[in-house]
Amino acid sequence: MTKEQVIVTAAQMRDIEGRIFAAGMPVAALMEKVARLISDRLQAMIPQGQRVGILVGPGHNGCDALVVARELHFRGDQVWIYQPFTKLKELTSQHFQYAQSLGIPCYQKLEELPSCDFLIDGLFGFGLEREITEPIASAINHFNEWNQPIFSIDLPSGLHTDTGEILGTAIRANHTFCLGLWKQGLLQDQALAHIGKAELIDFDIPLADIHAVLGDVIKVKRITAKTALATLPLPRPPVTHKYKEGHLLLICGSRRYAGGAILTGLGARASGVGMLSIAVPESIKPLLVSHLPEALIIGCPETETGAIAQLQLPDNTDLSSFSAIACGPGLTKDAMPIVQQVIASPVPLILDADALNILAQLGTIPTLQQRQAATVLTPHTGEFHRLFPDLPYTNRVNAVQTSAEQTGAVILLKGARTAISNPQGVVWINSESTPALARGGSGDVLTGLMGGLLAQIANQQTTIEDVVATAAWWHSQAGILAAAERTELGVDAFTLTQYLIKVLLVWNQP
Ligand SMILES: NC(=O)C1=CN([C@@H]2O[C@H](COP(=O)(O)OP(=O)(O)OC[C@H]3O[C@@H](n4cnc5c(N)ncnc54)[C@H](O)[C@@H]3O)[C@@H](O)[C@H]2O)[C@@H](O)CC1
Ligand SMILES: [K+]
Repeated sequence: MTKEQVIVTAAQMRDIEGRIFAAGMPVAALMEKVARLISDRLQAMIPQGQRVGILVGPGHNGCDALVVARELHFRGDQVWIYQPFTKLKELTSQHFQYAQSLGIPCYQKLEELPSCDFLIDGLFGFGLEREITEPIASAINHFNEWNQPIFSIDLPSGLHTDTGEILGTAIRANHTFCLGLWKQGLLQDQALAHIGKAELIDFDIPLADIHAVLGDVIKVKRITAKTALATLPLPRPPVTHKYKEGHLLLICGSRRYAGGAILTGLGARASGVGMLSIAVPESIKPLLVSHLPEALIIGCPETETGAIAQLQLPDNTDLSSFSAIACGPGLTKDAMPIVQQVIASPVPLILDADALNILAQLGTIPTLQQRQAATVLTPHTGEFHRLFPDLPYTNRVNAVQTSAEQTGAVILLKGARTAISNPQGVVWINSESTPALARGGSGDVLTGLMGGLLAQIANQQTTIEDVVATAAWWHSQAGILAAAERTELGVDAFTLTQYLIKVLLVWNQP
């Protein structure tokens, strides 16, 4: 476990901080250390001699900002301070007094503020506990309208540390220096527009204190490149054969949605899976053969509407002969019997797209209780609401945790920051992605990729949730790479499939 992986709530951060202070670290010394680290980063990013406005709140977030103000002042920047509060915490008050003694201009009224080139936001950190009211709310809105880059300390002031909700209003930062450990709110979709680029400032929190507060098993963690790459089936053993490298059955497509089946197949292809079988309605079989010549395409009898009516596997094959099954993209809702059949099978199973809508119709929780093998559900927000209409959703991390606990499945809740939970409530968050992936077909690629990985890893020690997290990371990294080369508009789902292998080349370079 690395600190980059850990995600905490405000209460957990406060407990960790409390242990450090109780062990003898002076509060003021920690403040100096943290603020010096922030100053160093700022000095690397802001040219010397700039006009810098520092927004100071009443607590220790404001205290950080005051130490930064002092450091920038001494290196020759033209610093001013906006501090509109009447009551400050003691240490904050001392630093404010010292800043004034240095002759740094301090203002309480918005109207008096001179212009500046950069703003540093130290109004509130994880101590924000209620909605921001006037006059601070107006001040924040005002700063958001200035067109100066804003650097937020710990988190943009106004965001709820755990849920990422906007408490009245919030600073829209260009850059956020998250202090010590990642705060959960920074990894929630609703906060993203306020965070800008986020970076972790590591101030040497002892691992023992993290474990003392969070336990041995960290319950909410970030997916990192290191953890994702460690789960990939690379390198392959020198002696192997195609069936040893997994046999994936994809069940997807309809006359209406043939493209979804192709994209799912291309995603699976990139996973390197040993054998790929794809069950589709008979009428689209030739199309699939032409796109995926290496796959065994199984043409199935179809309904009048062009959905798969019945799974017709080759002789001597039944569902239990596959290492994993992925079912759903492009199926249409007419394929209900097929979904029921795969749910009854004893094989690791991914359900996506129409299979999720069918599952919702069947009744999510009672239906999944029949499952003997592992199940993965990959809903987007709309599908999640259909699957779990009664679950509160303000906190996506809690929502995905509860859904996994209730169903015994691994749930991947799609979003700008995809969250994955196993049935024990351990959550992985994919912390890097790109809006370029918000496009039809992108989810089909993920399902195929994940299915292919699951099939290869099904017999090994790796847990299903590690596979799911790795697939999510790989998929979004491909999006990031493709967007860097082709812009965020250039990442159609087919193009995305072409970038999956490139991700491995980039990340495996020494
Ligand atoms: N946890 C740690 O290990 C460290 C924390 N530091 C800093 O300390 C911060 C937390 O400090 P605090 O606990 O003092 O909290 P904050 O500085 O986030 O703010 C708390 C203060 O704001 C007031 N307040 C809360 N909500 C308000 C609202 N809606 N309107 C007006 N006032 C409101 C509170 O009464 C309190 O005085 C972190 O975010 C970080 O910046 C770092 O400097 C040092 C290391
Ligand atoms: K802040």
